[in-house]
Amino acid sequence: MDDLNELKCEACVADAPRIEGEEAKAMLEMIPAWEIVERDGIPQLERVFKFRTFKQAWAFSDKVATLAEDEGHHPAILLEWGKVTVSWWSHKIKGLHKNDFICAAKTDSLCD
Ligand SMILES: C[C@H](O)[C@H](O)[C@H]1CNC2=NC(N)=NC(=O)C2=N1
Repeated sequence: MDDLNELKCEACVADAPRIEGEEAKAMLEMIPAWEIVERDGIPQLERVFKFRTFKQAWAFSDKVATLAEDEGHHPAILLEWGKVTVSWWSHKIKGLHKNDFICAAKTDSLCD
């Protein structure tokens, strides 16, 4: 499979297949800095990014927001002093879609 961060998100439709179980575990190995957390019964990809200042965290949040708009796929972004928590999941399917793994990989690339 190509590097996830080189792929583009596809339009997510309500009957799109969820990625779960062994398939999710395998794809998670491609984005090792992320974990799958469950909130309100919905699995989400989550990573905490640490920064020395709030301004740096804010600037990173902006980059993630721009990435989301470019991909038409949107995360939860929690901006705090010195850190940003990014969570990706697909609202339409209340679960994880390939888009979420692609966007997590692209989020990592923002730190390069
Ligand atoms: C119409 C619009 O493209 C869709 O509603 C998109 C917007 N961004 C999205 N982002 C996420 N994370 N999940 C979605 O289901 C979703 N749907």
